[in-house]
Amino acid sequence: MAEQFQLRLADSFMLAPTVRHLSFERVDGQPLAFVPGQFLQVHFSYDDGKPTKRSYSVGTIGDGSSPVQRIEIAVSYVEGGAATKLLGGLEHGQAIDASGPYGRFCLMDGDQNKRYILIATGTGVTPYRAMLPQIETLLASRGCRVVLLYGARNETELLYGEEFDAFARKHEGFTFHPCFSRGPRPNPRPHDRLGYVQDMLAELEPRADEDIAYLCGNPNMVDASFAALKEHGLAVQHIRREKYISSR
Ligand SMILES: Cc1cc2nc3c(=O)[nH]c(=O)nc-3n(C[C@H](O)[C@H](O)[C@H](O)COP(=O)(O)OP(=O)(O)OC[C@H]3O[C@@H](n4cnc5c(N)ncnc54)[C@H](O)[C@@H]3O)c2cc1C
Repeated sequence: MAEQFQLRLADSFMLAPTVRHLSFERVDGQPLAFVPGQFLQVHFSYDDGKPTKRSYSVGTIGDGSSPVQRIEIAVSYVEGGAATKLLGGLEHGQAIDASGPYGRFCLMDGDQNKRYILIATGTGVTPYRAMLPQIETLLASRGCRVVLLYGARNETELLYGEEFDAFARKHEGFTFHPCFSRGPRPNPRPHDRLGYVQDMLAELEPRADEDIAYLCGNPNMVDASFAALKEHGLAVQHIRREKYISSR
C-alpha cells in the first residue's frame, strides 16, 4: 500500500549528459516496501503554489554495503520541466515529499514463460535494473531466458550499461542488446545492435507460446513495440507496458 514520506538526497551524479541519478534515504528511517518495477511519486508545488506530482521508477534499493536503505531514481532532463528543475537542482541533504510505491509493472510469480523480452529506452531501463536480483533467481530456478533490448542514441546515453554487461557476463541465460539509433559506438561489442528497439524484435523471433514482453519508457517506443509484438502473435496479456507520460 502506498505511503507518504520524505526523502533526503544522500548522493547524486550525472549518469549521462542529461540524466541525473539520485539516491535518497527516507527521513523517518522506515524501509520502503517495494516490488521491483514499481515507481514512486514526488510531490511539490509550482511557483504559483498549485500542488503537483511526478512519477519516477525506483531503480534499486541499497547496494548491501550500507545499513541504511537507499531509494534510487534516474531523472531525465525535460526542457522547461517543473520536476526537472526541482530534482536537477536538489542539493545533498535537502528533502522532498514523496509517496509510493505504485504500479504493477513487475515480474509475476505465476508467469511460466520460457523467455522474458525486456524492452526500454532512456530512463525506462530503471525498473529492469531493480529487477536484476529477481531475474537472477528466475534464471537459476526455472532455466528460462531473459533478453534486454535497450535503446539509446549513443554509448554516452546508455544508462547503467556496465551493470547490465556485468550481469550478462555472469548469467548465460541473460542477453543484453544495446541498440544505438545514431550509429555504432567507437568499440562495438558483439551484442550491440543498430537502429530502434522495435525494429530489432523480428531478430528475436517472438513466439506466442513462449514469450512475455515488458515495455518501458518513451510512449512512442512502447506503442511501436506493442504493435510489432502483436504482429508476431503475442497476446495482449503477455505484453506489459509502462509509459513515461507526463502526469500533469
Ligand atoms: C509510471 C511513470 C514512471 C516514470 N518514471 C520516470 C523515470 O524513472 N525517470 C524519468 O526521467 N521520468 C519518468 N517518468 C516521467 C516523469 O514522471 C515526468 O513526466 C518527467 O520527469 C517530466 O516532468 P517535468 O515536471 O520535468 O516536466 P513537465 O513540467 O511535466 O513538462 C514540461 C514540458 O515538457 C513536455 N514533456 C514532459 N515530459 C516529456 C518527455 N519525457 N519528453 C519530452 N517532453 C516532455 C511537456 O509536455 C511540457 O511541455 C515517469 C512517468 C510515469 C507515468
